[in-house]
Amino acid sequence: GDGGRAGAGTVGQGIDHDRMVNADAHPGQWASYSRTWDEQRYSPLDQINDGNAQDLGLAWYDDLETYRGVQASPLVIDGVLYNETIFNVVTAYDARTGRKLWTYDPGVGKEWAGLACCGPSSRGIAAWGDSIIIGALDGRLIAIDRHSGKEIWSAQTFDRKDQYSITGAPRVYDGKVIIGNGGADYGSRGFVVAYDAATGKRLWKFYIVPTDPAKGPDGEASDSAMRIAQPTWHGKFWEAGGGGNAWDSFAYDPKLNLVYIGTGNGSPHMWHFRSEGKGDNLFLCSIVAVDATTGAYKWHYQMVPEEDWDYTCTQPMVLADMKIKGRTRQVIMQAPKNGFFYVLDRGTGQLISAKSYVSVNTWASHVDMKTGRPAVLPTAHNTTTPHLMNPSWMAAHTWHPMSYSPKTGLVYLSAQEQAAIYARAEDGQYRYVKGRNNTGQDHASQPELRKALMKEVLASEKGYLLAWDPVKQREAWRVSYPLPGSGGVLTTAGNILVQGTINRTLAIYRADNGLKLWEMNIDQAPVAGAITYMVDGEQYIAINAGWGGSPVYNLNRDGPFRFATAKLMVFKLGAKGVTLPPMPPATQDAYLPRERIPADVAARGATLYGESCNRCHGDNATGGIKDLRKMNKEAHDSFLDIVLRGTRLHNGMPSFEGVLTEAQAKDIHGYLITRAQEDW
Ligand SMILES: O=C(O)c1cc(C(=O)O)c2c(n1)C(=O)C(=O)c1cc(C(=O)O)[nH]c1-2
Repeated sequence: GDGGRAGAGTVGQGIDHDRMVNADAHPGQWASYSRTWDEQRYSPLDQINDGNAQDLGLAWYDDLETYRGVQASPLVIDGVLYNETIFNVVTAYDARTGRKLWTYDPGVGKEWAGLACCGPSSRGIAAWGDSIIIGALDGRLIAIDRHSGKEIWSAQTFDRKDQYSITGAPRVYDGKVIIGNGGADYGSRGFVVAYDAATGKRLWKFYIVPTDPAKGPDGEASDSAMRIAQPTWHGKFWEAGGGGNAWDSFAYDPKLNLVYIGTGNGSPHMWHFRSEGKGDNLFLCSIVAVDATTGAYKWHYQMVPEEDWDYTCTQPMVLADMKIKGRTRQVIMQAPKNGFFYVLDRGTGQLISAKSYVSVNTWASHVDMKTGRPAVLPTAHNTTTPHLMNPSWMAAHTWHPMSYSPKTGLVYLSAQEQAAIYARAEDGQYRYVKGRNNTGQDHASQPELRKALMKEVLASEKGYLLAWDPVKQREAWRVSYPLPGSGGVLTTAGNILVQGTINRTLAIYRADNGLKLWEMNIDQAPVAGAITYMVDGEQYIAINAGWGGSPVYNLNRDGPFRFATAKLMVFKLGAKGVTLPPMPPATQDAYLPRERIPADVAARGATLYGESCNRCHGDNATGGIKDLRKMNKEAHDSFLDIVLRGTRLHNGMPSFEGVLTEAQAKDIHGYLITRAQEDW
């Protein structure tokens, strides 16, 4: 193995094709988001295993000093651990001891949090040669020297005037840096770009959705694909960008030389407003395969035609070779937001199988094997009457890393059943606003019906760790949790599975049967995926432990606000003596204003809340990163300063100046007071 040593004088050869393709010859390293280009998030290390996991202890930790969700997977190369926290600050540590070697802060403006629907998170960094590559929230790709932390090159991937942000981890495939962006919710046209990792030169660009045909071809790698996509769109869809943003997931097959792009939802969300309720709207919620060298279109498979629900197919894609009906197939697997588990041939995009992995699916009864299309239920498309969808925009499974163990043949993911109320606005009531969450939804009509539906939402919430057999397309086993919101998954050759849980623990299960081997209270519910590495003959498990983003549940929904700051935590066998600081006390100063709020104010506030606040603070103001029904007196008194003048920017709460007027912010405040009075 490459149990390299940290520190001076140990410059490695750098990450190259051989180190990635023959990653199992370097079991100690974790040099890409999911370790390998196939995104299996499986490690061949087995020193920590099903026979000794109970001896794990905390080896070291670092306080990341934020309450926001830290979503990154660290990298480990030659004994150095590289970690990224919110706003893309990267720190290099001695992977054995946690000693800090350097920190690089790209100086991302805190206001960029306003264009990240679910928080200023980053899911990680990439490595190539002797550099670390950052995809910054403000759209920069930045290469830094991994030995010194000094900048090598920087390139801006989108126009900073537009409604984009980067939250996903870049990948480097044979020297080409691949990155997409978020922004489908704010009015943007999704695209993916490739840059030369050595020089920062742009190589190709692939648009995911078409634009105004009067403009002619883009002159980009996606032109042939846009000829296929254009006839599937109607009306003036380009005004709100169209969306499709690839904000998280990629995979790469070096033999086929194909890059797989998982694409996102439409902008605005409502199909009726986006495309006159007509057409499949390619390539929303699809997997698109492109040539890695040129970016040219190769094939696509659309999971969600007629996208109408903020369903994304940006969820992790995992490549594996497996025996199906007697034949070894090269597959690509995905469990996107819509609740179906898909197995496709990754050479051709042909559907091999698809099965729902959640117990309720109000979207489609099945996927037709002849046409490859979902049998969408007649009740699924949105009308002006509020109805429940499950899965919802909060997803049956979202970006949380999925793992495939070639040893068990099973796929593991954090599954959830979390319904939401949908209704489209009346005709004439929706208008595109740059920078606002452009859903086209109505959040206020028929309040009595909504209250009844909300009860059903709360009664039906479920979260569980799901082990899925992709060949038989059926559940192997599950571990149920009291609520949605547990994290990503790692498996290893030691027959262990590592997951952060909503019970504020890190847990280890047997990968073959789900039996719990070890669990430790860590005062935090990690949403990120764990990694594992080996240095000097010792195996470690590392995870960023911080809770936030989607699912928009609240760790404190039924009590006062209480949780620990996010931490990078590292575990090994037999570690003793390192303990976490005591949990901060709960805040007890929630304040209930008594004023009566007129119904029309609350109704206007409800819609504005749905467009600008619910991604972080929960549908119906029932949770999220901070429960706004439990604001203290000071927050109520300074509400307009917080919302419009950015006085809590340092916490990651953006300013909505220019997006909301003062009157609109007051309506939102009125709505929140109503919600506090209802639920106090
Ligand atoms: O359409 C987009 O551009 C976009 C971006 C992001 C993001 O960048 O985090 C998310 C989503 N959509 C999304 O639909 C979603 O459910 C989601 C959850 C999270 C998260 O951080 O937990 N991000 C995003």
